[in-house]
Amino acid sequence: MDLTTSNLANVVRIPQREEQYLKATGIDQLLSNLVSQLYIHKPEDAINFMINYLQHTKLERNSVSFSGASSSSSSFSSSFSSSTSSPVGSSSTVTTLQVNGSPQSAGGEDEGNGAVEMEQDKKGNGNHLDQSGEYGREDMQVTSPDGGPVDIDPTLSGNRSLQRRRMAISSEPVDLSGFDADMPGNGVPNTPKSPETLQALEEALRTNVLFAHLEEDERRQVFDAMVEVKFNANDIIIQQGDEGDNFYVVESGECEIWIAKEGQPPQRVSVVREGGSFGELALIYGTQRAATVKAATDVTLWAIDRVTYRRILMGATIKKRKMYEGFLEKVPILAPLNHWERLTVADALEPEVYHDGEVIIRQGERGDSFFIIVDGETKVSQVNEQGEVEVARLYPSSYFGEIALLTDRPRAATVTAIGNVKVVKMDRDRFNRVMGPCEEILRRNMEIYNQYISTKI
Ligand SMILES: Nc1ncnc2c1ncn2[C@@H]1O[C@@H]2COP(=O)(O)O[C@H]2[C@H]1O
Repeated sequence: MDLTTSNLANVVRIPQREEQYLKATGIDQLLSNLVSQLYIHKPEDAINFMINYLQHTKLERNSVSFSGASSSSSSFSSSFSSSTSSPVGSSSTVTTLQVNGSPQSAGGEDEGNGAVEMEQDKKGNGNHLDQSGEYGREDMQVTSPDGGPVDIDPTLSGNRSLQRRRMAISSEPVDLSGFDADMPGNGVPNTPKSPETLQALEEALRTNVLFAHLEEDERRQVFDAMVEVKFNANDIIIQQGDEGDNFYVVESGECEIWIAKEGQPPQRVSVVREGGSFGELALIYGTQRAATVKAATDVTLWAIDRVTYRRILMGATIKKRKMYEGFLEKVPILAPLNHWERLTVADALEPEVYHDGEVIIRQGERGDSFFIIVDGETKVSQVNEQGEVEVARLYPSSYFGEIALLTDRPRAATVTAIGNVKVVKMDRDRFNRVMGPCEEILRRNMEIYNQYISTKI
């Protein structure tokens, strides 16, 4: 669905001079995006939809000024193949829609304080990927959120690095009076869903904790904005180096993440399965896509446009990642995970606090959660012929609860809080989804337990 002027020209015979004009002004890309949006949403009131779309684009453009790059720089289509173009999302700008002090600002993190990536960078510990595919910040300079331009030079890897360019993003607040982001068609997709589709959505999002704590209203807005998209095995869903348009949640199938470093063949770094998600980094940090995402099988995804992602989902993700990132680096069992995979563990965690003497899991019961101790101490005990016997003590960074999940047997032991204990937990689906690369070690360690604890219960 890549309607660039060159193919537009073939169809409607646009004279060369006019074609140049369309290109130079970015109208070609805008039209292409607009037509894409019409194809995707098929709105009943197409004219109103287009008006809203154009108004929204105008607002976005007002908030962004590129140096050295025209606003036509964004492309719907991946450079791999036109059949694998990103199907949703239309922004002709990569950067943030900033809404100062408004509930439409990006999540809870940055209220009244400009965009989140600026806030992150001020602290010097933002997360974005460097050429090694790991997170760093060396080349991203963001100045005051309430001051002058924000200068970002996103480090790229792979072939797109040749096209690296500097973007100056104005941090001027945007006047959004009169812009109701909730209004259907306001640049944000709004696709009515059948009850069956809503059911499928609920199911797909059940294992993704990101959606679990949304207010009813936010949930509705996210559901309204979601668009189902399908790819065939080997299609490119996201191309490293491209600009970010959508965030994706996997409904079915498997996607591979590939990273190309300069002068080296691309490396497969992760696999994302049902319930997992990807494509958040470019939307959060305004950087170009840090990796290529390829359909390993036929896949069905739910796409969420950039504006909705930033407005409703981004804040919680940033908050959680910031909260647990440092801690998870030190949890030995997570060592096999790469940095991004550890962040997805952070996404999947739910905190809980137990008080002295409280039983966290009980021997013989069915187990549905895996725990990591954040703070405090627990006692592990088993009942055998001699009665209850303490078999271990666990401290921060230790984990428990995995045996029942790995073996589908009842809890092998009771774990009790000694004093106040803070834990983070994830349920069975999330455990299966994000702990895959750790499974071998978890199983090996489980065998070691056999030396002092009966796992045969
Ligand atoms: N190791 C990794 N480095 C970078 N991105 C990754 C990695 N593993 C998975 N991804 C995902 O791949 C996505 C590519 O697009 P984004 O950069 O927007 O967001 C990226 C992440 O969601």
